[in-house]
Amino acid sequence: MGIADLSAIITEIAEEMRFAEVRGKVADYIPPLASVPHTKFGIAVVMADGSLHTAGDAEEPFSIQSISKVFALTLALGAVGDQVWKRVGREPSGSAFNSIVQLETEQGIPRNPFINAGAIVVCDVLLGRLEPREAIGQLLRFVRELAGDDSIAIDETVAWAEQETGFRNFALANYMRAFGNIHGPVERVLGVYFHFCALAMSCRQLALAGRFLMDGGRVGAHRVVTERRSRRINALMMSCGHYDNSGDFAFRIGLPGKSGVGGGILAVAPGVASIAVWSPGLNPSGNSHLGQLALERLVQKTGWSVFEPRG
Ligand SMILES: NC(=O)CC[C@H](N)C(=O)O
Repeated sequence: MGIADLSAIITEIAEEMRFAEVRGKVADYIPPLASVPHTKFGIAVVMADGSLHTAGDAEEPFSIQSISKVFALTLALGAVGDQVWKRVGREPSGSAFNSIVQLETEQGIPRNPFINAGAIVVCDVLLGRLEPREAIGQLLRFVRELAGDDSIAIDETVAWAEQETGFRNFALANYMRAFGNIHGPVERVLGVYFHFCALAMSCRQLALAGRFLMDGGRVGAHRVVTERRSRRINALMMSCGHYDNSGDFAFRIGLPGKSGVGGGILAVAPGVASIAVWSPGLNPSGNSHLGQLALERLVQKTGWSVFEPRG
């Protein structure tokens, strides 16, 4: 597919999404998310050859929320390797992102690193070697480096609001601490977790930051993770990236993807493209309604699903 074709495809998708009537429901648990207009829609695609294509509100930073769980996991794997898997599983949860139910029967071991409980354990892993400020700085430096953009920042208003309303996350962390699966003080661990959720990035920045997962762990000549690790992170995104909506995402779109309640989705077509979409209205599982629809249109038009026969 030519570059002109791809630009035409995403422009057409952005146009369709602009006029869509059903847009989902914007997250309203904190004011800085509740105030984001539901009319927003952005898409950015970075191809394996480095070309970048954008349409709609692709330059506007939004709260990436749970998409940060991908970058946090990557750092934790870099810090302690497969030791991570002693404390967090690799199975889809089939439950909501903030569910506590499985933790009791599964002795405080979260199902996967992409639900809240799992990401909180990942933050605790990072704090095994770092102070909270260092861990937050490390994540920020990491995404800036991946995207090649030093303007990426954490929205302190969001971090503070998460802290003020994060009763469930406190419950999850305390519960896991009771099982011995959180080692550090809960306030410190969650301080890091809330700051990770508060990372603000545009579709363009996010698609650029996802390049290493498109390219077998590399960005150009720079190796970020091994090929095996990149493959495994993609596998987890495919099976667990959309909470209890992950099966449907694989069915409809067929790409590794990770969503956040800010309405963003990072999706990866390995070897082909890194894609970010953003539309703040969510479906009942907390995933961007139009973001998923846009990705569905994109894979239909490009044949990028990983289940498409190759060659
Ligand atoms: N699904 C999400 O994006 C969840 C992030 C949200 N800040 C929370 O911890 O509840």
